[in-house]
Amino acid sequence: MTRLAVQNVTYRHGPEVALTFPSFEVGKGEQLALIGPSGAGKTTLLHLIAGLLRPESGHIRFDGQIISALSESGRDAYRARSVGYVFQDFHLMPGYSALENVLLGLGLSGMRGPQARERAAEVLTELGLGARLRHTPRQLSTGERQRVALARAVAHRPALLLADEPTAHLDRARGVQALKLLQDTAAALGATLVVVTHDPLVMDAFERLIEVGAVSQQPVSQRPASGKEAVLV
Ligand SMILES: Nc1ncnc2c1ncn2[C@@H]1O[C@H](COP(=O)(O)OP(=O)(O)OP(=O)(O)O)[C@@H](O)[C@H]1O
Repeated sequence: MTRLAVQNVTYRHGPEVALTFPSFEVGKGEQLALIGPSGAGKTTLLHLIAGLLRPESGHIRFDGQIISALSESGRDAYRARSVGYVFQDFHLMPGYSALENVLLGLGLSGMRGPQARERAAEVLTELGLGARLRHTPRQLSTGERQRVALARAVAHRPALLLADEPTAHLDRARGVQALKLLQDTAAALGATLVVVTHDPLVMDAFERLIEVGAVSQQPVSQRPASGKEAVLV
C-alpha cells in the first residue's frame, strides 16, 4: 500500500536555485535513502515531504491526502500527527532536559500531563537513556543527543519517520549503532522511513536508494554488487 508519493515536484529557493525532484512512491513500513551530490536538494526534499515547505509544482501525497495542497496550519497538523523528523543538528532545546525535549514534541501532537511524561520516559528508556532523563543536551554525548532527537521524533508514534544525515556527527561505530536504532525503531512502529545521506555505510543499509539531482552517467544501480533500485531525475 502506498503511503507516500512524490509526483513531479519542483521547488525554487529564490530566483537562482530551481530544483526538480524524482517522482517515487513509498509503501507502508518501507525504508529508503535519498542520496545525491551536495546541493542537489536532498534536505529540501525532506522538508517538502515533512510539509515544512510547499512545492512550486507537483504533489506530495500521504495516505491519500495531498499534503502539499494543505494550508500552513493543515501541514502543521499533518506533521504533528504523522511525521517524526530527526534533524541533522538535532534541534534540541538547550535549556531543557532530555525528558522535557521529548515532552515538547509530544505537546505538539496533543499529548500532555502524566500520560505524556510516562510515554517520554518510556521511549527515552527504550533508546538507552533511562539514566539520562534529567540531563540537558550539553551534558550529553553527541550520540546521546542524537538518541534524544530520535526519541522526540518517534514518541508520538508517527507513520512517517524522516532523518537528515543521521550519521553525520558520529564515528563509524556509533554511526552503525544509530542507524540500526533508527531502522529498528521505524520497523517496530511500522513507520515508513526516509533518510537523507552521503554516507556509504548508510546507503549499504538500505535496499532502496533514490538519487536526487543526478546528472550522473553512472546510476547507483550500476554500482558493483548493488542490485538496488535507483531513480534518477
Ligand atoms: N533557505 C535557502 N535559501 C536559498 N537557497 C537555499 C536555501 N536552502 C537551500 N538552498 C539551496 O538549495 C540547494 C539545495 O539545498 P539542500 O540543502 O536541499 O541540498 P542537499 O542535497 O541537502 O545538500 P547537502 O548534501 O550539501 O546537505 C543548494 O543550492 C542550496 O544552496
